[in-house]
Amino acid sequence: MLSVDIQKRLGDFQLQVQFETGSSPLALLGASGCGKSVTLRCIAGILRPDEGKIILNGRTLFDSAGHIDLPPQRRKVGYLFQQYALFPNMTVRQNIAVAAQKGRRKETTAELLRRFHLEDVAEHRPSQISGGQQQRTALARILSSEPEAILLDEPLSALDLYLRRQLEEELRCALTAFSATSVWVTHDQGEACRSCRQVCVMESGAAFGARPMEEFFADPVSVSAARLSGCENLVGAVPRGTEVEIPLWGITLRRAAPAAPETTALGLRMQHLRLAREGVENSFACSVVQSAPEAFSDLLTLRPLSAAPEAPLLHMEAEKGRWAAGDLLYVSVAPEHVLTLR
Ligand SMILES: Nc1ncnc2c1ncn2[C@@H]1O[C@H](COP(=O)(O)OP(=O)(O)OP(=O)(O)O)[C@@H](O)[C@H]1O
Repeated sequence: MLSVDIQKRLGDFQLQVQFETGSSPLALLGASGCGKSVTLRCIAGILRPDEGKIILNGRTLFDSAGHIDLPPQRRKVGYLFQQYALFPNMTVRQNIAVAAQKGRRKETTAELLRRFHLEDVAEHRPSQISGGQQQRTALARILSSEPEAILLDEPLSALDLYLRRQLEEELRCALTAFSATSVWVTHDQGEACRSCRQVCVMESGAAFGARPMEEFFADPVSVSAARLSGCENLVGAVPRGTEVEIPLWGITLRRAAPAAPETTALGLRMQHLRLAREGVENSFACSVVQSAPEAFSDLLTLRPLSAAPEAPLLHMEAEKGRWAAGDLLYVSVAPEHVLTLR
């Protein structure tokens, strides 16, 4: 169990982070520059928070009031950087062995080389192995130090899409086998969703608590969290009981439950929009502004017919080649998929 409650000021940037996480991976999700790496560096002991506490499995790693600040090497926290940070002049075996406990070094290294399928490249240097092998070596090196928590800082960001998917799966398996605390920093909601059951959303230096991943997608709560969750269509809205009025689009949509009085915006996910017939519940007419070809579908940009000139346009995916600019169509959304946000 990792419990973090810290504050840190860096120039104009103010960090205030609070979350707890147990044995399933936690995604720390936030836009670029929101403070994800600073948070990990504070947990790892590379940066010192101004105030607060960090507790791992009952051990206090940092406590400003109690003047406790364990050095990184005593925290039992493994930190996987974006660029793996392997020692270039050491072999794969040496890179892993260097972090292992004295006395068990040989056995631990042999076991990790086997587990991560690195035996064939054990005597190679990092420059002589693939990106995937480098990642596995970095992870094996972290595990060789027998950490109680692993922090992953956008571990896949430097890779192309194919390798990324492959390594993401490997990393997921390794973390499942690790079955202790891990925090996975990303700004990719897909990566977060596939690999973690809990998510802590970070916005402009602030993060308050973790939520189950399904809950986050079903009800992102704020506009910025909805954006991070991949919601493509966001527009100002006014709550009216179980309906929401969208003045900029000149329409009203029904919701499955009453909208919170603090609602200021509405979110519609592309995958929840359907082509509909006139008169169907929650349907509205749109004109096609643009149809942009994707590999296996078209991305339609739509303008609701009663929209104000400054209104945001709507995006949805459609069958390839079916629609062109100027066409008129009806779009509908089920009441349970009308997201209200503040
Ligand atoms: N050592 C430092 N001194 C001053 N400001 C810093 C320092 N390190 C980070 N910052 C600032 O803190 C903010 C958060 O940076 P951080 O690297 O944590 O963002 P991030 O969410 O990890 O972004 P990205 O996804 O782009 O990696 C940024 O505004 C950054 O400029």
